[in-house]
Amino acid sequence: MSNAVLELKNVVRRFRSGDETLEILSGTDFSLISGEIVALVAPSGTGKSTLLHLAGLLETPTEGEVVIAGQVIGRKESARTAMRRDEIGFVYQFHHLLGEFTALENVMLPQLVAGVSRGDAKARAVSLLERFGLGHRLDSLPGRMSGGEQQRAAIARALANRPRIILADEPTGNLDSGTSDQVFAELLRIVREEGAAALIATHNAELAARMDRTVTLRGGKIVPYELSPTA
Ligand SMILES: Nc1ncnc2c1ncn2[C@@H]1O[C@H](COP(=O)(O)OP(=O)(O)OP(=O)(O)O)[C@@H](O)[C@H]1O
Repeated sequence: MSNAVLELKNVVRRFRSGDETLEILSGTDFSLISGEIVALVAPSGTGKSTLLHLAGLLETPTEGEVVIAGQVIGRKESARTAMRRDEIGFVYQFHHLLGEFTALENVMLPQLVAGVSRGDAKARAVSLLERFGLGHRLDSLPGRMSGGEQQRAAIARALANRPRIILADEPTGNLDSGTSDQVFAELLRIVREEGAAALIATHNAELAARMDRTVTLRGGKIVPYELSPTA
């Protein structure tokens, strides 16, 4: 039996652009195994965000299947939303926090929506925010926080429901390198502690080297990343 938490099977994604059709993913396969952390390193424009959006059920493939925790994901929006809420934590390049809620509330909200009690949601949110160095920011609105603080709160929010799968699109791309290193180390520690799996797009080769394996996109397919002498 496979212990893959996320599988892409022969996934194709095309976009129409004027009269042209762009094929960004060309029948690719991929498996993310429970407990592993995979870096996705590929040049700009090759389809990293497209891939993460498909894996995160934010978009549907043109052809092929996305399988999460052994379940083939169809097109029904209610099922997709429930799966996204319960199993997936998505960290965007830009944070998307809700501006009218405090950092604490932003991290509590997904838990409340999933039916967690207020007390438990608060305890988890405080603990996550503290781990990301935001213990003094619990009651701050995102607009009063620095870009780095907002991004750290967004990472805490993505982890709030103990998702089995973390998908991150350049999660520390807009942080300075010292902060990025720390935040990244904490993110990896939590993912490992909770036995989750993660697929993390990054341009940073040093960060990628800390993960279990690295893949890239070539010709619309996910392939192992190998340093080539001509690269
Ligand atoms: N909704 C869309 N409609 C048309 N084309 C799109 C759409 N989304 C993405 N594309 C195209 O697909 C290609 C891949 O885009 P994508 O954002 O997945 O790349 P990326 O590898 O994440 O790039 P970057 O590292 O710069 O974020 C680009 O050429 C982009 O223009």
